[in-house]
Amino acid sequence: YSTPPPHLDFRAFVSALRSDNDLADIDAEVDPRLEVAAITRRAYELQSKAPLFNNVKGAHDGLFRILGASGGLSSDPQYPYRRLARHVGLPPTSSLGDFIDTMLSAKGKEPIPPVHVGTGPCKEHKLFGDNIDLTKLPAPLLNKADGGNYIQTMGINIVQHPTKPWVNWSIARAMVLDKTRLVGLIMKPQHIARIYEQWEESGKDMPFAIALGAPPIAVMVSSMPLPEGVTESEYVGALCGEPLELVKCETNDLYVPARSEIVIEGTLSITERAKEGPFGEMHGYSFLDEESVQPIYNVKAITYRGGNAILPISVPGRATGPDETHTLIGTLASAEIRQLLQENGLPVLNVFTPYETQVIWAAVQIDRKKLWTLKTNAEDFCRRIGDLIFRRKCGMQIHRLLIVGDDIDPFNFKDVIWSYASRCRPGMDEYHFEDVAAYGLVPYMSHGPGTKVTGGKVVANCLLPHEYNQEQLWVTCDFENGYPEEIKEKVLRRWTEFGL
Ligand SMILES: CC1=C(C(=O)O)[C@@H]2CC(C)(C)c3c(C)c(C)cc4c3N2[C@@]12C(=O)NC(=O)N=C2N4C[C@H](O)[C@H](O)[C@H](O)COP(=O)(O)O
Ligand SMILES: [K+]
Ligand SMILES: [Mn+2]
Repeated sequence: YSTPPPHLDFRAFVSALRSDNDLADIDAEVDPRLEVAAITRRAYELQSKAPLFNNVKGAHDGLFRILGASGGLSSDPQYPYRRLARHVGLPPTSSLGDFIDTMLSAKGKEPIPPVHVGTGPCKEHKLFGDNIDLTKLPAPLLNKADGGNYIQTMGINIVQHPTKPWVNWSIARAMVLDKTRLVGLIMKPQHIARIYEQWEESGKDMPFAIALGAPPIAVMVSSMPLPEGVTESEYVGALCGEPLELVKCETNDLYVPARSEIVIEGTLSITERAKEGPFGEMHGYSFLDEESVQPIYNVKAITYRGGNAILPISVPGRATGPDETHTLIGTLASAEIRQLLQENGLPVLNVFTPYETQVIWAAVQIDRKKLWTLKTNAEDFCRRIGDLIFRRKCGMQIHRLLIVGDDIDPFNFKDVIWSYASRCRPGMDEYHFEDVAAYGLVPYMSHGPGTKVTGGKVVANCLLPHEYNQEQLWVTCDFENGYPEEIKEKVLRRWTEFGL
């Protein structure tokens, strides 16, 4: 059969990274205990090639190779977002704006439900019963403070609402607990937690599947905070303009992408819980006192692709070189926030969560000419935006919003911080929200001075009062804006002649 494009087949995605010269094949034996993760973490921080560990110590029977940094920035400074572009079939020259536009391009389109096929690559090998021993798999230890080996950091957690036709795909971490059990974070208000609550009420354990090495575009949509009730696989279909091919699980009625590398299936207990973590999380901290007690995943089957299946991993941490918890979670939340604001008629051009803020802040870029027509002021405008975003799930991970003008590029942190530093007057230009749901993982919430699950959010107005109703009263003093075109052309023409 013809090989699908990289955004629909993880192995084709790996080959594409290799042909992009953005993959390092590591055939020497590497230890899944910390060594694999340390290499991956440094690969993020140096924006090097994605490491593919073809010889993982302890791997056997085709389980497994490990790919790190699948969503990191690419090693070619000319194409920093090429690895993200490959996830969604965009050209290597794509910008983050192009990526966000693409992820929103199916909004308003008819969903395209997946099709069910009889079999697929993920069915080439099957393990049941005593053949399942998770402690014998080379599941990686990702950080020296982690409380377990996190086998699930880049797979899709698939769960179905017990009564409604809603199948949710998301990413939620899980670590090996023992031979046949995992334990993982099930955090409100995430959809996996909402659906889990329904199963608790029904009195039955929740069937689950974790599809690792799933089609890259499906991983992107799984990391996107689509509205409640939306079946992610149908949004993927609408994005692709064609249905995704799924196969049925062996031990429950869930369906998984046929081309997945590894599928772990079973039931999430509504009674058994265990200690989970500590875990190096998306803000760059691993708190040693993390008392996370979470539901237990009882594994009933593992199926996997031949030819040495590949386990993708994410090693969250400081975004000095962003990892998937920044490039996916931040960028995709930005997309949904932009959608929400534009749907509510606000003059918003783009939204982005700067990596330098560990995707805790989001810059909201305003079309100032359109702003004038609203005949509004900073207080009303900022409160309206805060009320929309801070009271919706897509805004849950954001604690500071920066309202910036269209002279500011939200994807350029130097622009964003210049306008925040110079136009947002402390004590008058920040509008606080203490009655909204907080993001509990943010260190100043989980280990801060105040409340833990509410508040700590703010909208910073980075527009001067006159920008709300007239042209800016200043010339920006930089090369781009401070000089007439003919001077700039003359300077550029003579630049090398001057030996500058
Ligand atoms: C917060 C999360 C993580 C953490 O920081 O530890 C952990 C790290 C890993 C696994 C690497 C990770 C990666 C690599 C990516 C890309 C996303 C996440 C995670 N993990 C967490 C998790 O364990 N629990 C959680 O509730 N949400 C997580 N998200 C974010 C969600 O996937 C996202 O919010 C989706 O939108 C949710 O889907 P819906 O509910 O909207 O359908
Ligand atoms: K999702
Ligand atoms: Mn969802």
